Amino acid sequence: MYPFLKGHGTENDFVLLPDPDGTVHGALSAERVRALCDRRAGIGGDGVLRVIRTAAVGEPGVGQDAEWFMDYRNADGSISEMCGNGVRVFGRHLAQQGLVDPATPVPVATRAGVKVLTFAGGAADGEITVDMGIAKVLEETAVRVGERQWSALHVDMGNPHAVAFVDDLADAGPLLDAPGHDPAVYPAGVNVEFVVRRAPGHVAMRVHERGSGETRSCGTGACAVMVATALADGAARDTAYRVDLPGGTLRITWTADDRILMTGPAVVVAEGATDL
Ligand SMILES: N[C@@H](CCC[C@H](N)C(=O)O)C(=O)O
Repeated sequence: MYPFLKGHGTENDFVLLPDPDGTVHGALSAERVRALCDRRAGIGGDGVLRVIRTAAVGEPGVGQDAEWFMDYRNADGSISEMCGNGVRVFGRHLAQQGLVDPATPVPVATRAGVKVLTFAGGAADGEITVDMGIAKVLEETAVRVGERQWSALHVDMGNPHAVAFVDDLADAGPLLDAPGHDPAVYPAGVNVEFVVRRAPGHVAMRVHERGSGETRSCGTGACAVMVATALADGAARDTAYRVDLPGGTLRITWTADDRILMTGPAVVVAEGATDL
């Protein structure tokens, strides 16, 4: 049996696998990730977060600038560079276990570089702000659902996003399949966000995540949406937006020095042991 925890950030939910020294799990196969994330036969989740020290990772490109590494997998077993909701849940777990000090900024290594977490009030249960780094705004492209097509902006938050403004969030339908996209723009697939404006500085979105399907929230997606909206509003940098998702609300700030900060909740709801 292996220890696990279950947590979520704005209802983007994860199975956490503590493996501090890399001795519990060895290589985490795609098959095991799928079994853990299965909502009927497994624990259920949009993804898996393996909690491992950088010193134990042994993966090219993972530096040792942070003590802890978020080894993130999508529910289908594929690897992604980064998960914005996941890194808050990861930080919550570390703080609650006394593995980091929430009174000081907490660096976490990811495949998209080191992200620094700040806990409100320096408390282990405080709301968490993540410095998500610099957004890369790339080309205009298009996404499709059935017969419908929308223009979309390619925003890279360490992982790839296509942000499409729609008239109504219902326009994309039930999103059972991945929206169509240009494989030349996104050779490794894409996370697709559909956005509507609610008020100045306030948007709402749905997301279809690469490797997980439609989810209740996506942190990197919310950042990509904020960047696309701020640019469309001519309000880029030194500005903040509220982003509503089916599973909750995130606050995204684009700082004067070009960094994207994401603030939101993170909760660990259960822990146990599994032989999956
Ligand atoms: N839900 C995440 C993003 C997870 C990775 C994504 N599905 C991908 O493949 O890039 C978030 O909160 O950012």
